[in-house]
Amino acid sequence: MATRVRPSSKRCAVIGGSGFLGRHLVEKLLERGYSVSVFDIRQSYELPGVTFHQGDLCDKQALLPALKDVSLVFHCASPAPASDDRGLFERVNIQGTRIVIQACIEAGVQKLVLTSSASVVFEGTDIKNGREDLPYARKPIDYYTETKIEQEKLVLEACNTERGFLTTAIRPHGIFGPRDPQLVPILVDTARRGKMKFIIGDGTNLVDFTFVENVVHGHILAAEHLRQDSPICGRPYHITNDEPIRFWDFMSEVLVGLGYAAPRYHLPYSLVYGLALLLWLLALILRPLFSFKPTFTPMRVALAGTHHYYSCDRAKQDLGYKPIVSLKDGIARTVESYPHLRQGA
Ligand SMILES: NC(=O)C1=CN([C@@H]2O[C@H](COP(=O)(O)OP(=O)(O)OC[C@H]3O[C@@H](n4cnc5c(N)ncnc54)[C@H](O)[C@@H]3O)[C@@H](O)[C@H]2O)C=CC1
Ligand SMILES: CC(C)CCC[C@@H](C)[C@H]1CC[C@H]2C3=C(CC[C@]12C)[C@@]1(C)CCC(=O)C[C@@H]1CC3
Repeated sequence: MATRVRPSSKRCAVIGGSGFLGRHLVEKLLERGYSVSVFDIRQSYELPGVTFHQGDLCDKQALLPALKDVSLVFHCASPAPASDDRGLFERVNIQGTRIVIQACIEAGVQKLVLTSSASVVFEGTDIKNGREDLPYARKPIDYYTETKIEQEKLVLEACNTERGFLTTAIRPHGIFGPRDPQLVPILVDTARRGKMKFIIGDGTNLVDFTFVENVVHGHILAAEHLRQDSPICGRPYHITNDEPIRFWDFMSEVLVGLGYAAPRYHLPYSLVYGLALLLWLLALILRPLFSFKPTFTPMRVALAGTHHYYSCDRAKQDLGYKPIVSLKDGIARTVESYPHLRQGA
């Protein structure tokens, strides 16, 4: 009689493993003795111990070989939030996640850890020490957030302890660190174009920025604590640095660290938000004629001018989570890692 080989608990797959967070996660998993299968639409590096599978996660047949003999899957693929392509977000984050779940079940995967986002509850108004029981945003600000909400619901609802398919979701916020293609590069580009002179609002709003290694740590703890009898099954977890900082102090520290001037002049929040909305509408109307991408999108302005920081008490209690890199060290390591983005480089 043929016996089904139980996948090794040290063999896992990272969907989106070529990306910023995905690659940091892969590196840590290797360090911890896992063998890793990466599935991504692009291959951005090579590493011993990693098998690459290139393909679109919406294609189940392409995905299945990457999940063979794998017991644990991390799903951290998504289109970049800066994209304004509703169809792409719906296809990848919603339909694609349905396919990821089906493929996991078909391949006999036991645990699925989704990278969600703390933004699933953000509607552009203040969130202070937000806990996981806040309702999902009723009016999400952008397509990214709208589809991250649906994605998280799909993964958490798929959790089935009786069938032995266990799922959880990590909600990080404002990930930063070496190789991030988003936060520091966009900030520096904006500064180089002379647009980082202004503080939106009074500049006192507190925000979470989370060093990438803390986010990785939260993912691995979640995976290793995910068992049939644990409270983690089917629940989301905030993972932050647990050190809320003024949004504009964080931006200034990074800018000054890289040799640029810190923003100084204040602009009223509602004025900038209104302008950003107008620009977004204009870009939408003019899209058939020509395309332009405003730097100050409504989402970015909302993030820059409101409080949004989250409690990670649930992760501390259920996962034993504690940040392993402080904000100060994280910022120093990040600044050091971008010599090519320094003023004058
Ligand atoms: N960067 C941040 O501040 C935050 C990110 N997140 C979430 O973390 C996850 C990782 O984000 P990052 O590493 O920052 O982004 P990233 O853009 O560096 O990585 C995403 C990866 O997904 C891959 N991908 C996209 N579409 C795909 C498809 N159809 N099939 C296969 N692979 C595909 C990309 O090629 C890329 O390698 C995402 O789910 C994002 O929503 C959540 C909170 C904050
Ligand atoms: C132009 C300036 C006002 C802002 C420059 C920095 C921004 C690019 C970043 C500041 C906060 C960041 C952030 C995200 C992307 C990059 C920023 C807007 C996310 C939207 C990424 C995806 C998420 O899930 C939530 C993040 C919140 C913070």
